[in-house]
Amino acid sequence: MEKFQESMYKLIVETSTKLPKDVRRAILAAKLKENAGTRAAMSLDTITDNILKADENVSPICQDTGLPTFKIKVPVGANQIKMKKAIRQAIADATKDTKLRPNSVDSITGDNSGDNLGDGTPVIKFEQWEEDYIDARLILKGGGCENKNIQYSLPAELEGLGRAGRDLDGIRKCIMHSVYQAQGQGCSAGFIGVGIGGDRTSGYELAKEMLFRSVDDVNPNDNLRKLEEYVMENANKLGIGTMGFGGETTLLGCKVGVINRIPASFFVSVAYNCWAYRRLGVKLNAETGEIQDWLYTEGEEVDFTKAEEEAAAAVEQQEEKTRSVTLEAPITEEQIRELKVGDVVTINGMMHTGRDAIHKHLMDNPAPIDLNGQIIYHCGPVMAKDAEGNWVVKAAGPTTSIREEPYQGDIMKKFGIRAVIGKGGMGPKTLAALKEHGGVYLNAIGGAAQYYAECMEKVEGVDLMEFGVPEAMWHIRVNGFTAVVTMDSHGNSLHEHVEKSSLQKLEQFKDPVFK
Ligand SMILES: O=C(O)C[C@H](O)C(=O)O
Ligand code: SF4
Repeated sequence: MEKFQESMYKLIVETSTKLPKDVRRAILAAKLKENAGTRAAMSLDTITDNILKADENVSPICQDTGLPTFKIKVPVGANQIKMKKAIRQAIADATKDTKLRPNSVDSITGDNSGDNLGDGTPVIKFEQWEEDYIDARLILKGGGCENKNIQYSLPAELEGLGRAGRDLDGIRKCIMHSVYQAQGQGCSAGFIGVGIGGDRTSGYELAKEMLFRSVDDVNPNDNLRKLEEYVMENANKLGIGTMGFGGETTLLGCKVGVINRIPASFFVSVAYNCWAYRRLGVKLNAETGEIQDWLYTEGEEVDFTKAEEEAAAAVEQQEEKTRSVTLEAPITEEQIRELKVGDVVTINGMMHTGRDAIHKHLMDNPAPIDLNGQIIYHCGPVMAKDAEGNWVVKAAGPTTSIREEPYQGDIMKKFGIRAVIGKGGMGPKTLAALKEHGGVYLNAIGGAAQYYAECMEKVEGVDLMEFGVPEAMWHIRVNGFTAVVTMDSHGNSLHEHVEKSSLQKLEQFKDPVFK
C-alpha cells in the first residue's frame, strides 16, 4: 500500500479543483435552456468561466472545500487503520498546498485546527466487499448547501402544499418543498439526494449516499424513477433559478433512495448540494494503493465554448439595457441612494472580508480599522503566502449572507458601512436598516471563487487572525469586482420577490399526483 497516501492526495486535489463530467453536462444543459442575456444566463456564464479557471489554476472551484467525506470499499483483510492515517496525512498536505481551505473548527472555542484534522473531520467510512480492488470516493460538500438540507417527518403540513401524508404523494410534496425552501441560498441550481425511510441518522445517510450516484443514471426502481422524473420536470417550474435570481433551471439533479422504516417513523431526508458538486472516485490496486481508474469520467469532454460565445453576444446587448455603476470606497450615502435593484456594480479599491465570527465580534467591540463608507464582503477565502511572505488570494467567492441577519443592520449603522456583498440575500431586518441608514446589498455569484480571486490585486493586511483564515478580516484591494444590487435603500429586495413568487408557483403542485 505504498502508493495509497499519494493516491488519496491526488483524489483530494482533483475533487477540489475539477468538476466531474456528469456535473458539467448538467450545467451546460442548464445554460443552453436559459434565455441569453438574463441574469440567470449571465450567472451561469460566470459559473462555467469559474470551472474553467479552476481547471487551469488547479485551484479550488469554491473556497469552501467543505467537509471531506470519504466512502471506501475494501477487500477483506485491508488494513483500515493504516488507510485512515494515510488519508489524514493526505488531507493535511492538501490543506498546506491550499487545495483545501482549513475548515475544521472547534465547536466550543472556535479554534481552527489549521490542517482540516480534528474530532470528526474528515469523515471516513469503510465497508468491506468481495471484490479484489479498493473503491474510494470523496465528496467535498460545502457548508452553505449543507445548511439547506432538510428532514421531514410525515405526516406534515407543508407551506404552499398542504398536507403531506405517509405515501408516495406525501414524499413528492416533501421533495418539492425542499427545493423551494432552499431558494438560492445553497448556490442553486443544485442537486438533491433524497432518503426515504430509516431513522433520522440513516435517512440522512441514504440521502447523502444518493449524491454518489451519477447525475445521468436511471433509477432501477420504477416508482422512484417516476418520482425523480417528476421532480426534475416540476421543480424547475418554481422560477428560483441560478443563485435565486429567477430563471428556468433551479434543480440540476434528483436522486431518490428508499430503505425500510419502523411503524411510528416516516422520514424523508433531503441532502442539498450546490452546483459546485465536487465528488470523484478512484479504483485502487489493493496491494499497492495505486490508482487504476478514475470514476465519473464517462463521456466526452464538456465544451462550454459555444454556449459562452452566445452568452457573450447577449451580454453585450444586455449591457446597453442594464445600468452599470462603478464604486470605490469610501462611498457616500448619496451614491448608495442612487442604486436600484438590478443595477450592476463594479468595485475598484478596498473591500474588507467579514463573516460569522467578525459580525458577532463587531457587535460588542470596536472595528480594527475605520469602516466608515466601506464595503464588507461576506467571504472566507483560501489564502497562501508567496515566496516573499506576502499573502495572496487563492479562492474567494461569497458566503451565505443570511447567517449575519441578526447582526448586519446594527453593524452597518454602528460603523457607517455602506455596502455588503454576499450571496443568497438577507431578510427584513437588514432591508429595513438599508433603507434607514442608506446601505446596499450586492449579490455575487456563489462558488465562483476563482473568478473573484482573479480580480483581487493585493492583500493590504489582515486583522483578527485569531479567528482563523476563513473568519479573519482580510483587507483586499480589488479591480473590477462585479456584483448585482439585489437589495436597495428604497425597500426593494429581489430575494423577497423571488421567494413570494416561487411560493405561489409551488401551490400549483398541491393536488395529488401519485395515488
Ligand atoms: O464557507 C463558505 O465560504 C461558503 C459556504 O459554503 C456557504 O455557502 O455559505
Ligand atoms: S459557497 Fe456555494 S458553491 Fe461554495 S460550497 Fe457554499 S453552497 Fe457550495
